[in-house]
Amino acid sequence: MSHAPDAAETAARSAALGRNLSAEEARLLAVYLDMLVRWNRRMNLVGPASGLEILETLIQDSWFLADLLTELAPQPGEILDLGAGAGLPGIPLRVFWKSGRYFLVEPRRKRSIFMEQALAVLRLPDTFVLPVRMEDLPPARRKAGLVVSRAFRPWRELLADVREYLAPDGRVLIMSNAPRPDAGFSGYALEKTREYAVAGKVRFFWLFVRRDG
Ligand SMILES: C[S@@+](CC[C@H](N)C(=O)[O-])C[C@H]1O[C@@H](n2cnc3c(N)ncnc32)[C@H](O)[C@@H]1O
Repeated sequence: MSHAPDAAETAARSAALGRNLSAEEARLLAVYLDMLVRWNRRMNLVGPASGLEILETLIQDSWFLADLLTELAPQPGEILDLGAGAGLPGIPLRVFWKSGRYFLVEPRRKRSIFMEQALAVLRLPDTFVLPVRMEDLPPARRKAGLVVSRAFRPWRELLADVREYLAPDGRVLIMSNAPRPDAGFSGYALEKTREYAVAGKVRFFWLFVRRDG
């Protein structure tokens, strides 16, 4: 059933999942879930149809990611979220982590329009949609302090493809089901890994930092 929870239900369900939301976080997530569920009936944005299912399977990644990114020093200036689709992980991430200038990169017009509408309502700080393929990003957007993505490209391919979009010490965040990367990430150092659990399944973040020479 394609029901979307209101703010109170979003807060209660999140608390049951182990996350105590502020009233503003609950309000923003509920608005996003409501838009996602309504637009998802007419176009293919995300797999799960109900708001609670989306919260449990997709949004949780973003709050765990926010905790990791909050710890980074220095904080990245510009962030590219490649192949953002309906705004995952970026839109819920920005509810929790507001640092830097965040660019949601998505060439499919219906998806970028959805994100623009969502941002117009949510008013998240310094968060923008770029409705282009990453290969068409202008030079000014190719100095990211951090690249994030979800379900976009296999990680090795991603690391190779995004190198030219990074500032000299830029980082790349990978979301994985494996604890650690094995070899095969030349041009980067592994800065940290982090384990977390969603819906009973263990998942991992890998954070790479670009290294020259
Ligand atoms: C599998 S979806 C993942 C969407 C979202 N990150 C999520 O987790 O729900 C991959 C997205 O990448 C976008 N995409 C494909 N090629 C791209 C490119 N060259 N540059 C940027 N985005 C691209 C697609 O349009 C699609 O929305």
